[in-house]
Amino acid sequence: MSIHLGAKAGDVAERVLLPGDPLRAKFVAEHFLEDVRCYNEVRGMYGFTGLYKGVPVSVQGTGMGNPSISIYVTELIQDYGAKKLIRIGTCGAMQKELQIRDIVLAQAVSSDSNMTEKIFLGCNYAPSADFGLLLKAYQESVRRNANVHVGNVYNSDEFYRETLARLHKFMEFGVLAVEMESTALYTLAAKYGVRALSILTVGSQLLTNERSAHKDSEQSFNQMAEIALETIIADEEGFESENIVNHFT
Ligand SMILES: O=P(O)(O)O[C@H]1O[C@H](CO)[C@@H](O)[C@H]1O
Ligand SMILES: O=c1cc[nH]c(=O)[nH]1
Repeated sequence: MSIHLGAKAGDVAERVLLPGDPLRAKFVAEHFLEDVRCYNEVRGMYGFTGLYKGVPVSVQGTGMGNPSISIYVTELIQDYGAKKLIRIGTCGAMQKELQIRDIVLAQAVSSDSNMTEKIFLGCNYAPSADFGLLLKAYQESVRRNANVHVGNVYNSDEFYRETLARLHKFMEFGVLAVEMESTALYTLAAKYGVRALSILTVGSQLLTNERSAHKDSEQSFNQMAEIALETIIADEEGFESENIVNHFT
Protein backbone atom coordinates (compact mmCIF):
# COMPACT_ATOMS: atom_id res chain seq x y z
CA MET A 1 0.00 0.00 0.00
CA SER A 2 1.06 3.57 -0.62
CA ILE A 3 -0.23 6.56 1.35
CA HIS A 4 -3.23 7.23 -0.91
CA LEU A 5 -3.69 3.91 -2.71
CA GLY A 6 -4.78 0.63 -1.13
CA ALA A 7 -3.24 -1.50 -3.90
CA LYS A 8 -0.80 -4.29 -3.08
CA ALA A 9 2.44 -4.79 -5.01
CA GLY A 10 1.57 -6.16 -8.45
CA ASP A 11 -2.05 -4.92 -8.37
CA VAL A 12 -1.41 -2.00 -10.74
CA ALA A 13 -0.45 -2.49 -14.40
CA GLU A 14 2.45 -0.68 -16.09
CA ARG A 15 -0.17 0.92 -18.39
CA VAL A 16 -2.57 3.27 -16.60
CA LEU A 17 -5.47 5.41 -17.83
CA LEU A 18 -6.18 8.46 -15.69
CA PRO A 19 -9.66 10.05 -15.66
CA GLY A 20 -10.28 12.93 -13.24
CA ASP A 21 -13.59 11.43 -12.18
CA PRO A 22 -13.37 8.13 -10.25
CA LEU A 23 -16.78 7.11 -11.61
CA ARG A 24 -15.33 7.44 -15.12
CA ALA A 25 -12.63 4.99 -14.00
CA LYS A 26 -15.36 2.56 -12.90
CA PHE A 27 -17.28 3.01 -16.17
CA VAL A 28 -14.20 2.44 -18.36
CA ALA A 29 -13.11 -0.60 -16.34
CA GLU A 30 -16.58 -2.18 -16.41
CA HIS A 31 -17.25 -1.49 -20.10
CA PHE A 32 -13.87 -2.03 -21.74
CA LEU A 33 -11.79 -4.39 -19.57
CA GLU A 34 -12.09 -8.10 -18.80
CA ASP A 35 -11.27 -9.87 -15.53
CA VAL A 36 -11.56 -6.55 -13.67
CA ARG A 37 -10.46 -6.14 -10.05
CA CYS A 38 -10.92 -2.99 -7.96
CA TYR A 39 -7.61 -2.33 -6.14
CA ASN A 40 -8.44 1.04 -4.59
CA GLU A 41 -11.37 2.61 -2.79
CA VAL A 42 -9.37 4.91 -0.51
CA ARG A 43 -11.08 8.36 -0.54
CA GLY A 44 -13.51 6.95 -3.14
CA MET A 45 -10.77 7.42 -5.74
CA TYR A 46 -11.43 4.12 -7.52
CA GLY A 47 -8.65 2.20 -9.22
CA PHE A 48 -9.17 -0.95 -11.31
CA THR A 49 -6.99 -3.39 -13.19
CA GLY A 50 -8.19 -5.66 -15.98
CA LEU A 51 -7.29 -6.90 -19.43
CA TYR A 52 -7.78 -5.05 -22.71
CA LYS A 53 -7.26 -7.41 -25.66
CA GLY A 54 -5.28 -9.60 -23.27
CA VAL A 55 -2.97 -6.78 -22.05
CA PRO A 56 -3.11 -5.67 -18.37
CA VAL A 57 -4.34 -2.08 -18.06
CA SER A 58 -5.27 -0.08 -14.95
CA VAL A 59 -7.71 2.82 -14.73
CA GLN A 60 -7.15 5.19 -11.80
CA GLY A 61 -9.20 8.28 -10.86
CA THR A 62 -7.01 11.31 -10.14
CA GLY A 63 -9.38 13.96 -8.77
CA MET A 64 -9.30 17.53 -10.03
CA GLY A 65 -6.28 19.82 -10.32
CA ASN A 66 -2.49 19.50 -10.37
CA PRO A 67 -2.06 18.78 -6.63
CA SER A 68 -4.49 15.86 -6.67
CA ILE A 69 -3.19 14.18 -9.85
CA SER A 70 0.41 14.71 -8.60
CA ILE A 71 -0.24 12.52 -5.58
CA TYR A 72 -1.70 9.65 -7.62
CA VAL A 73 0.82 9.83 -10.45
CA THR A 74 3.78 9.95 -8.06
CA GLU A 75 2.55 6.91 -6.13
CA LEU A 76 1.60 5.00 -9.31
CA ILE A 77 5.14 5.47 -10.66
CA GLN A 78 7.22 5.25 -7.49
CA ASP A 79 5.31 2.59 -5.56
CA TYR A 80 3.72 0.51 -8.33
CA GLY A 81 6.01 0.89 -11.35
CA ALA A 82 3.63 2.59 -13.82
CA LYS A 83 5.44 3.24 -17.13
CA LYS A 84 2.78 4.59 -19.54
CA LEU A 85 0.14 7.00 -18.30
CA ILE A 86 -2.68 8.45 -20.39
CA ARG A 87 -5.04 11.01 -18.93
CA ILE A 88 -8.60 10.72 -20.25
CA GLY A 89 -10.14 14.04 -19.26
CA THR A 90 -12.57 16.74 -20.27
CA CYS A 91 -11.76 20.29 -21.35
CA GLY A 92 -13.30 23.62 -22.27
CA ALA A 93 -12.79 24.61 -25.93
CA MET A 94 -11.01 27.94 -26.52
CA GLN A 95 -11.07 28.08 -30.34
CA LYS A 96 -14.20 28.31 -32.48
CA GLU A 97 -13.40 25.28 -34.64
CA LEU A 98 -13.61 22.93 -31.64
CA GLN A 99 -17.03 21.34 -31.10
CA ILE A 100 -18.54 19.54 -28.12
CA ARG A 101 -17.22 15.94 -27.98
CA ASP A 102 -14.24 16.63 -30.26
CA ILE A 103 -10.95 15.05 -29.20
CA VAL A 104 -7.96 17.18 -28.16
CA LEU A 105 -4.46 15.67 -27.92
CA ALA A 106 -2.33 17.85 -25.65
CA GLN A 107 1.00 18.17 -27.47
CA ALA A 108 2.23 20.81 -25.02
CA VAL A 109 0.89 22.57 -21.95
CA SER A 110 0.80 26.26 -21.00
CA SER A 111 -0.19 27.03 -17.44
CA ASP A 112 -1.06 29.57 -14.76
CA SER A 113 0.09 27.06 -12.14
CA ASN A 114 3.44 27.84 -10.53
CA MET A 115 4.25 24.15 -10.09
CA THR A 116 7.07 24.09 -12.66
CA GLU A 117 8.47 27.47 -11.50
CA LYS A 118 8.92 25.95 -8.06
CA ILE A 119 10.66 22.85 -9.44
CA PHE A 120 12.83 24.76 -11.93
CA LEU A 121 13.81 27.55 -9.53
CA GLY A 122 11.85 30.31 -11.28
CA CYS A 123 12.57 29.23 -14.88
CA ASN A 124 9.95 28.21 -17.43
CA TYR A 125 9.65 24.53 -18.33
CA ALA A 126 7.63 23.25 -21.30
CA PRO A 127 5.64 20.15 -20.28
CA SER A 128 5.11 18.11 -23.45
CA ALA A 129 3.57 14.81 -24.53
CA ASP A 130 5.46 11.61 -25.25
CA PHE A 131 5.82 11.65 -29.03
CA GLY A 132 5.15 7.94 -29.57
CA LEU A 133 1.90 8.02 -27.59
CA LEU A 134 0.86 11.26 -29.31
CA LEU A 135 1.51 9.83 -32.77
CA LYS A 136 -0.37 6.62 -32.05
CA ALA A 137 -3.34 8.45 -30.49
CA TYR A 138 -3.51 10.74 -33.51
CA GLN A 139 -3.42 7.82 -35.95
CA GLU A 140 -6.05 5.97 -33.92
CA SER A 141 -8.29 9.08 -33.82
CA VAL A 142 -8.05 9.51 -37.61
CA ARG A 143 -8.75 5.83 -38.15
CA ARG A 144 -12.00 6.26 -36.19
CA ASN A 145 -12.99 9.44 -38.05
CA ALA A 146 -12.88 11.40 -34.80
CA ASN A 147 -12.74 15.20 -34.95
CA VAL A 148 -9.25 15.42 -33.50
CA HIS A 149 -7.16 18.52 -32.71
CA VAL A 150 -3.50 18.46 -31.69
CA GLY A 151 -1.74 21.36 -30.00
CA ASN A 152 -1.16 23.48 -26.95
CA VAL A 153 -3.60 23.32 -24.04
CA TYR A 154 -4.07 25.71 -21.11
CA ASN A 155 -3.64 24.08 -17.71
CA SER A 156 -5.29 26.14 -15.00
CA ASP A 157 -5.48 26.07 -11.23
CA GLU A 158 -8.86 27.82 -11.48
CA PHE A 159 -12.18 26.48 -12.72
CA TYR A 160 -14.07 29.58 -11.51
CA ARG A 161 -11.88 32.47 -12.68
CA GLU A 162 -11.23 35.79 -10.99
CA THR A 163 -10.42 37.28 -14.43
CA LEU A 164 -10.79 36.13 -18.06
CA ALA A 165 -7.66 38.05 -19.12
CA ARG A 166 -5.31 35.03 -19.12
CA LEU A 167 -7.86 32.86 -20.92
CA HIS A 168 -8.21 35.50 -23.66
CA LYS A 169 -4.44 35.90 -24.00
CA PHE A 170 -3.99 32.15 -24.48
CA MET A 171 -6.88 32.15 -27.00
CA GLU A 172 -5.08 34.89 -28.96
CA PHE A 173 -2.03 32.61 -29.19
CA GLY A 174 -4.02 29.65 -30.55
CA VAL A 175 -4.20 27.53 -27.40
CA LEU A 176 -6.92 24.94 -27.99
CA ALA A 177 -8.62 24.18 -24.70
CA VAL A 178 -8.45 24.48 -20.92
CA GLU A 179 -8.15 21.74 -18.31
CA MET A 180 -6.53 21.28 -14.89
CA GLU A 181 -4.09 18.33 -14.67
CA SER A 182 -1.72 18.02 -17.63
CA THR A 183 1.14 20.17 -16.31
CA ALA A 184 1.55 17.84 -13.35
CA LEU A 185 1.21 14.69 -15.45
CA TYR A 186 3.78 15.67 -18.10
CA THR A 187 6.25 17.17 -15.62
CA LEU A 188 6.19 14.13 -13.32
CA ALA A 189 6.47 11.77 -16.31
CA ALA A 190 9.62 13.63 -17.38
CA LYS A 191 11.03 13.57 -13.85
CA TYR A 192 10.63 9.80 -13.56
CA GLY A 193 11.47 8.95 -17.20
CA VAL A 194 8.08 7.44 -18.06
CA ARG A 195 5.69 8.16 -20.95
CA ALA A 196 2.57 10.30 -20.72
CA LEU A 197 -0.18 11.80 -22.86
CA SER A 198 -3.39 13.73 -22.16
CA ILE A 199 -6.38 12.91 -24.34
CA LEU A 200 -9.30 15.25 -23.73
CA THR A 201 -12.95 15.34 -24.81
CA VAL A 202 -14.49 18.77 -25.29
CA GLY A 203 -17.21 19.11 -22.64
CA SER A 204 -17.89 22.82 -23.07
CA GLN A 205 -17.28 25.53 -25.68
CA LEU A 206 -16.16 28.66 -23.86
CA LEU A 207 -16.73 30.99 -26.85
CA THR A 208 -20.43 30.07 -27.17
CA ASN A 209 -21.14 28.91 -23.58
CA GLU A 210 -22.40 25.63 -25.04
CA ARG A 211 -22.04 22.75 -22.60
CA SER A 212 -22.43 19.03 -23.17
CA ALA A 213 -25.54 17.65 -21.53
CA HIS A 214 -23.33 14.62 -21.02
CA LYS A 215 -20.40 16.32 -19.27
CA ASP A 216 -20.78 13.99 -16.33
CA SER A 217 -22.36 11.11 -18.18
CA GLU A 218 -19.69 8.48 -18.56
CA GLN A 219 -21.14 7.17 -21.84
CA SER A 220 -19.94 10.20 -23.78
CA PHE A 221 -16.33 9.16 -23.18
CA ASN A 222 -16.42 5.91 -25.15
CA GLN A 223 -14.53 7.24 -28.15
CA MET A 224 -11.78 8.76 -25.97
CA ALA A 225 -11.51 5.56 -23.90
CA GLU A 226 -11.13 3.41 -27.03
CA ILE A 227 -8.48 5.71 -28.51
CA ALA A 228 -6.60 5.71 -25.20
CA LEU A 229 -6.80 1.93 -24.79
CA GLU A 230 -5.60 1.23 -28.34
CA THR A 231 -2.77 3.73 -27.79
CA ILE A 232 -1.63 2.38 -24.45
CA ILE A 233 -1.44 -1.25 -25.58
CA ALA A 234 0.33 -0.44 -28.86
CA ASP A 235 3.99 -1.16 -29.09
CA GLU A 236 4.97 2.27 -30.33
CA GLU A 237 8.61 2.13 -29.24
CA GLY A 238 9.74 2.13 -32.87
CA PHE A 239 8.46 5.24 -34.61
CA GLU A 240 7.47 5.26 -38.27
CA SER A 241 10.57 7.25 -39.15
CA GLU A 242 13.91 5.66 -38.38
CA ASN A 243 15.40 9.12 -38.03
CA ILE A 244 13.42 10.12 -34.95
CA VAL A 245 15.17 9.46 -31.67
CA ASN A 246 13.04 9.67 -28.53
CA HIS A 247 15.31 11.20 -25.91
CA PHE A 248 12.85 10.65 -23.09
CA THR A 249 12.91 6.87 -22.92
O1 LIG B 1 -13.05 15.66 -16.48
P1 LIG B 1 -11.74 15.79 -15.77
O2 LIG B 1 -10.79 14.71 -16.12
O3 LIG B 1 -11.90 15.89 -14.25
O4 LIG B 1 -11.09 17.17 -16.29
C1 LIG B 1 -11.65 18.47 -16.23
O5 LIG B 1 -12.85 18.56 -15.48
C2 LIG B 1 -12.60 19.09 -14.16
C3 LIG B 1 -13.36 20.37 -14.00
O6 LIG B 1 -14.74 20.18 -14.17
C4 LIG B 1 -11.09 19.32 -14.09
O7 LIG B 1 -10.49 18.21 -13.46
C5 LIG B 1 -10.72 19.44 -15.55
O8 LIG B 1 -9.38 19.20 -15.86
O1 LIG C 1 -10.87 22.76 -16.59
C1 LIG C 1 -11.85 23.06 -17.24
C2 LIG C 1 -12.61 22.11 -17.92
C3 LIG C 1 -13.68 22.51 -18.63
N1 LIG C 1 -14.00 23.84 -18.66
C4 LIG C 1 -13.27 24.76 -18.03
O2 LIG C 1 -13.57 25.96 -18.07
N2 LIG C 1 -12.22 24.35 -17.32
